[in-house]
Amino acid sequence: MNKQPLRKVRVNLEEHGYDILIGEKWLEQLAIYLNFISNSSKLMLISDRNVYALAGEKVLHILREAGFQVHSAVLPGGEGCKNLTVMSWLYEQMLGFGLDRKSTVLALGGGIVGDVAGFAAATYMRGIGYIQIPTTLLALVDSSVGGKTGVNLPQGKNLVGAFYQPGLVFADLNFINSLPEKEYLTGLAEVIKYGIIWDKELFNYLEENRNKVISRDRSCLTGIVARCCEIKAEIVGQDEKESGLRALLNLGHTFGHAFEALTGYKGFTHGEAVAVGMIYAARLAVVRGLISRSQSDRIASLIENYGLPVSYGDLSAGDIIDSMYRDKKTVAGKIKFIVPTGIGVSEVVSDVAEEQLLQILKL
Ligand SMILES: NC(=O)c1ccc[n+]([C@@H]2O[C@H](COP(=O)([O-])OP(=O)(O)OC[C@H]3O[C@@H](n4cnc5c(N)ncnc54)[C@H](O)[C@@H]3O)[C@@H](O)[C@H]2O)c1
Ligand SMILES: O=C(O)C(=O)C[C@@H](O)[C@H](O)[C@H](O)COP(=O)(O)O
Ligand SMILES: [Zn+2]
Repeated sequence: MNKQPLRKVRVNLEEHGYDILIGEKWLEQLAIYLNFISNSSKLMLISDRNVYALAGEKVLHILREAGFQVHSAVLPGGEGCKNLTVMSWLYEQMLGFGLDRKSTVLALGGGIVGDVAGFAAATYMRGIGYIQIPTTLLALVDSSVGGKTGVNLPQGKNLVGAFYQPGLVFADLNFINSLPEKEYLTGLAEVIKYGIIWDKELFNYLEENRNKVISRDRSCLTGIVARCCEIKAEIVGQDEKESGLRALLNLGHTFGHAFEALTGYKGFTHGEAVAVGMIYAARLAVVRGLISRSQSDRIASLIENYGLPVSYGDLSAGDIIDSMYRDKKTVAGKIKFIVPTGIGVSEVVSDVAEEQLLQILKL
């Protein structure tokens, strides 16, 4: 049976535009949608241990049955493997399997696999094709789309990387079934982000349909994933390399990346750190007179009601500020923050004094 995607979202770019195909229980159809890749070119499936155990062999089988030559490389998984040591190991694997400039990488996994495999594709032999097959909610709604690839340094998140777009995002919502609760909530943090920065209706929907969303109701999830992909495609289509608008997708990340780095990438998942960061971004907006206290409280309540953390624990405010100076958005010593200016609207501010930061970090 040839199953069709439930939804299709196009990322319109001058060069390298691509489709996000969202389907359900349709992994078997993957090879059909790889028809733009020559059977003679080698494929490399990159995954992590958990996802490989879940679906790796199945994907290899599907592709081999369709005549592709495919090898696999399995990462240990977790934020701890998003680094240059793992990249270097991956290049060895790619060379060892004889990947050439016509080869294609398939990133089967969450945001970690997607970012690492995407960066490997961006840099191996100066760039080969790759495809995203997202398996976490976070990857479905955010990381598989838009072409941000890269790795962390001990000093900070994603400090080495490239903008490099995939040729296709092949999304199967069925992967959400096996996702642990913590990882599901992590993805919801980025979903909430879209509601705050861009889409008031999405925000209201999340407020009004908490139980359905939490219980992973399928039709509700299809709508959420498609809407988030549409928003991201719209933003990336207007500003692929983050010269302006795209920075809005970083709401909560200036704080969040600092929380992640300061806890050695072990204290928070990415989405959890972003959740806390969004609360602080909203507080910053309040002290700058950009939103009302009640709107900021509404944002914090939504985050809390979805079971996400609301505090950065016992980190020091001074260390957080020092870490934020290393954020990629910091230019000429000015840290940039994305702040909500209402529900569904946001802007960038970059003239925040340290005293103001200390004031809100101590709230
Ligand atoms: N490139 C971007 O635009 C972008 C956007 C957002 C986040 N990110 C990055 O994404 C990373 C976080 O991604 P993540 O939250 O997906 O984490 P992840 O990739 O580590 O996945 C979370 C955990 O879930 C497991 N898993 C994955 N799919 C599963 C499934 N279907 N069933 C059961 N277990 C499964 C993984 O093995 C892992 O243990 C961070 O490094 C973050 O910086 C990138
Ligand atoms: O795609 C984007 O643009 C984003 O900012 C999405 C974020 O959710 C994501 O975490 C991204 O990797 C952060 O970007 P960075 O440039 O701050 O590393
Ligand atoms: Zn993020």
